[in-house]
Amino acid sequence: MAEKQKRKHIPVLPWMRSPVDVSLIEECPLEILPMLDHRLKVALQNMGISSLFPVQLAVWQEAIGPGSFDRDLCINSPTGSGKTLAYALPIVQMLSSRTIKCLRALVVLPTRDLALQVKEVFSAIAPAVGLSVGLAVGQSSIADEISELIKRPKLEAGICYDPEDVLVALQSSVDILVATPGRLMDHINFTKGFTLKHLRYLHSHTKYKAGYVLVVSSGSLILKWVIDETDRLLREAYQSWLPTVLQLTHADDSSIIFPSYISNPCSAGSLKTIRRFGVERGFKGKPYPRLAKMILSATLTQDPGKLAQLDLHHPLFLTTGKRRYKLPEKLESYMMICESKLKPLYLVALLQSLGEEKCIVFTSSVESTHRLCSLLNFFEDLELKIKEYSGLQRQSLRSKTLNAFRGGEIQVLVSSDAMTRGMDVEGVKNVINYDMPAFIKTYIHRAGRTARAGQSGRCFTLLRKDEVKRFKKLLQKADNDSCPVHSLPSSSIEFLQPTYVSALEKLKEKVESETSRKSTITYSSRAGKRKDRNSSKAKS
Ligand SMILES: Nc1ncnc2c1ncn2[C@@H]1O[C@H](COP(=O)(O)OP(=O)(O)OP(=O)(O)O)[C@@H](O)[C@H]1O
Repeated sequence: MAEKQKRKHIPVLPWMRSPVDVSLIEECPLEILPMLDHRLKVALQNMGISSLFPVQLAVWQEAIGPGSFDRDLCINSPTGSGKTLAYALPIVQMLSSRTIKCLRALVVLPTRDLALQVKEVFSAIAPAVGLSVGLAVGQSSIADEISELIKRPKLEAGICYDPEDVLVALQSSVDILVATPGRLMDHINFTKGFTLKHLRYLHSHTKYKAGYVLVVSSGSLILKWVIDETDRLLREAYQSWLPTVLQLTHADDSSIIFPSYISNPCSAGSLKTIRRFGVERGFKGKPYPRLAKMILSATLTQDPGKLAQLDLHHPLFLTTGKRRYKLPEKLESYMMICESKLKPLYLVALLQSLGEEKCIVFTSSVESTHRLCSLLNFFEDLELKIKEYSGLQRQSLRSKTLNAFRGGEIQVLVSSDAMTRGMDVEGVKNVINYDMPAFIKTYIHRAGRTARAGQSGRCFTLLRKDEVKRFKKLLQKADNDSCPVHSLPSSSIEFLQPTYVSALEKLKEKVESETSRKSTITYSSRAGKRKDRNSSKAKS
């Protein structure tokens, strides 16, 4: 049986069977990090960073160091281990030698809040080497976004310009773009002057071979694409943005035509060097310069079919430790066993015992997130600021809630799964699984909102008796399966009973009023449509 389990964990793909083990790598002080641009060192120090985490050093060695991005990188590294800077720093250093401003790095993330988070990391380091970072997430109007991303030539009054010439003169205002898939596709399809095509040309100017980064994620674009949160972005097809972008950045001999403004012959020379390298290293049949890819996740897929979509080039696998799934070093996991109908009481008692520590409570759906959050707010004894964060809400409300949680004005966030992948909020001490996660990947991403960057944290899972066996089996898939029972004094539960009864009453009223409001809205919108149809019939 154990043998069978073991065999099941051996990856199918041969290149995944002999990985670089990141757990054998030590943190590296910035002072001794080879080839680090001094300006970036200062920027990192201003962020409070004095050394690179192991995964960051491992990627640096492959991208900037002796590895020189000869191979695409697939990186499996625990939540909170610093994957964002692991791809952002090498990308920024590589682009720092650029001479012409042009879009050369594209980072795609599944949600706006994640995109804002990643943009902040790039914005903390990129300006130090003269690079600008843009954002395309739908936070502002498309017109405002376009004016941020595209530089228009200054036209003089009274002169008649050929529209074709004006179009050719449009240039990117940003070197690195952080985007969500929907807005990215809008710009690809409709924004004049927005192009991914120039990426490869411009990269031929840099002294590094691998010029393009596509960061997907949760990810970067160039002759390198960094793909973080890969499994999520691959699963959610997102308007087929990935094949579109891959196609637009695919180098092929016939497409390598230098724009007229590149008159320096050495640019072509460096491109040739890149191609020769490829041939020398035996990567025949691959177009050069190639799109180098970085793929990062805490639960990297090993599915050959999914990885095939990325068309990886001679990939190198970097992982942490021997097991496929690794939880953060300082995470403590606990089970809380209770009857189904008493779950809310256990949750309230637990929250009370945790005081004002920042907590995220996960539920299994957007509906139960809404109900649970309302119920908690009806417990008058619970003197905590509690808000919901879910896909049911408008984006602007979600971002407002997240900022308040970051700022400490909210102590408890009740959340559904989808919204929290990759989210980095300082000071989250506890994660509570109100509903048992169905998969180990879900447990890892939920629990990973705490115990980040080497800090300690706790994850509590509320379980019915009949769920315990299944939960223990699920945890065995991760390296740290120790999960003691956390108990609360029964008096603290009994004490809450009367408040619970009145909170349930209030919840019932709220649900009823929300349901009737919804049906009124649906009815009036249907009635409105019927009226429109009738009046247009009457007119005709
Ligand atoms: N070298 C470093 N020194 C100190 N703090 C760091 C360093 N690198 C990253 N951090 C901090 O660690 C935290 C986690 O980083 P990040 O969000 O990149 O993790 P992650 O591995 O992408 O996590 P997840 O898988 O959950 O997305 C962030 O708050 C970041 O500022």
